[in-house]
Amino acid sequence: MEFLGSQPTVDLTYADVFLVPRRSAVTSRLDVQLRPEDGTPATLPLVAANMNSVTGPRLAAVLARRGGLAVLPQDLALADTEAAIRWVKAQPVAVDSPMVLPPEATAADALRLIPRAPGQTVVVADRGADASASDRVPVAALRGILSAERLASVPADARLGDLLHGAPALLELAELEDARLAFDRVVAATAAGDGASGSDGPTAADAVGVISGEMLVGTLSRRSALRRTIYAPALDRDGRLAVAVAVGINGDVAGKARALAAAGADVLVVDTAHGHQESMLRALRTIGGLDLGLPIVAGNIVTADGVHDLVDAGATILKVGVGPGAMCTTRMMTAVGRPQFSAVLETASAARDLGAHVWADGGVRYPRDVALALAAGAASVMIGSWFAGTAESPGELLTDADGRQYKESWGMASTKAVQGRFGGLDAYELARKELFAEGISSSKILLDPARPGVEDLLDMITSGVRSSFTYAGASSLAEFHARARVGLQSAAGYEEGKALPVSW
Ligand SMILES: NC(=O)C1=CN([C@@H]2O[C@H](COP(=O)(O)OP(=O)(O)OC[C@H]3O[C@@H](n4cnc5c(N)ncnc54)[C@H](OP(=O)(O)O)[C@@H]3O)[C@@H](O)[C@H]2O)C=CC1
Ligand SMILES: Nc1nc2c(ncn2[C@@H]2O[C@H](COP(=O)(O)O)[C@@H](O)[C@H]2O)c(=O)[nH]1
Ligand SMILES: [K+]
Repeated sequence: MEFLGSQPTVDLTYADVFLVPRRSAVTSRLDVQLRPEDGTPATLPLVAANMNSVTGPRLAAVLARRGGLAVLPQDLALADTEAAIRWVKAQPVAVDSPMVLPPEATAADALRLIPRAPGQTVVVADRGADASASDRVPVAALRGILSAERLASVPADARLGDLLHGAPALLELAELEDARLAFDRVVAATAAGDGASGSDGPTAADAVGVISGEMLVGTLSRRSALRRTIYAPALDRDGRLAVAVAVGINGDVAGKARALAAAGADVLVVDTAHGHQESMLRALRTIGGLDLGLPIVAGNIVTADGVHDLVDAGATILKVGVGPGAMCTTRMMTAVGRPQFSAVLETASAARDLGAHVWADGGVRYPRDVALALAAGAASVMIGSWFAGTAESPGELLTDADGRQYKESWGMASTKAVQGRFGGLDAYELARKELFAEGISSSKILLDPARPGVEDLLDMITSGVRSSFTYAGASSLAEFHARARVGLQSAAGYEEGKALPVSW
């Protein structure tokens, strides 16, 4: 990356800078390769943050299916984390996980799980003898598939079983191997339902059920079929969806790291607020000594010194960012941190010299911020709050007084998170921990009605970033790092770039 003009002497954040277009030989945005090449199985440079309000197994599976990575938070009990990893690994790669409800459930029950948006569906199936294994559906138990649009058009207390008319469209998993042909098959199979899509078409949804032998494997909507032609999944050695897991720096670090690796974690993220501290270096050396053969991410840091020490202790990827996060009060509480663009620029350059990589963590609100983090040298970009406001994040889908759908989010260093994390301690120890809150405990993150799912956000972010690459004349991340030319702008310059929803 180079600056337009002389190298600035103050630290900068994303809003301070812009990318300058340059002569390009890349003729199509679809020719751009976004793979981070950081030693992880990711094929997209996007990571979901290890926050309880952001990453759970559902979001992790959806993100990995499109090539990103999600980091399960360190606050979960080990048994719950192991169960979450097992669940992700059991999900289908080529088709969507079915969202299964019994015929007695109501439209309101379904709309608490999925947003009212195209491509979102629920599968209606009779409960088996083992009601807990509800996402393992024998074809014989399958009653139908309902779209979110259809569910939103009926009374909230309508029973799903009463809304089904005719059998759902089904395709065999083996017929869908070729992504391009699969798209045509889904369109053909769902076309029969068009025009009757509210009521009695055979599908009443723009998705098909996908079966293998006697079992339902998942569903495939037209939109998912299209995405399969554009994205490549992030997979482990056995061809299952990949997932990362966070580990703290205190307690039995070795035991936890070993257990997570044995459970199938593909990347370990050793995470604490102040990553450049002795306890972190000790934890990294301990994990390094286990020879797990996994990429080890460590942070958070914002300096080249931090890079040297953490790489020396065994990290292969550095998590960079102190204070830019939307839930984060660290800068206002402590004055500590660093404007994120400069933090990424300095650490990425230091990491490159050591053969290591950087994940830019926090403060991303627009696709442009992702492009700028990559231009500064990041291999991947970590997103928290933005992904919290999606159907797939772990929180309950709530509706406010104006009818807008939202989810609650909170910081991992907030009083709420500290109470959850240290709830097992005695009252004195918990009270001492609560003194140091550095995050907000409750925030309302609205779902974008046009992009309510995490894949909708991926579509928007990756299309913006693909376009950034071609403006810079780059067809890969390495070329983008080399060719990006960055200028400084005033607050008025930043403001000029925004669209105007109403006239002036
Ligand atoms: N990126 C960011 O800007 C920040 C991110 N976070 C996130 O919040 C989560 C919780 O992290 P964390 O608060 O570190 O809790 P952890 O449970 O990871 O523990 C942190 C450990 O480091 C010690 N410590 C020493 N100095 C500090 C310091 N200045 N800040 C925090 N701990 C310190 C603590 O001891 P003692 O409690 O006795 O001081 C404790 O032993 C993590 O996911 C982290 O990434 C939190 C803050 C900032
Ligand atoms: N200082 C704090 N930082 C926090 C807290 N919870 C999370 N985080 C950091 O934010 C990023 C995500 O940033 P976002 O802008 O995308 O939301 C996350 O990965 C952490 O590094 C907190 O309570 N305090
Ligand atoms: K902040």
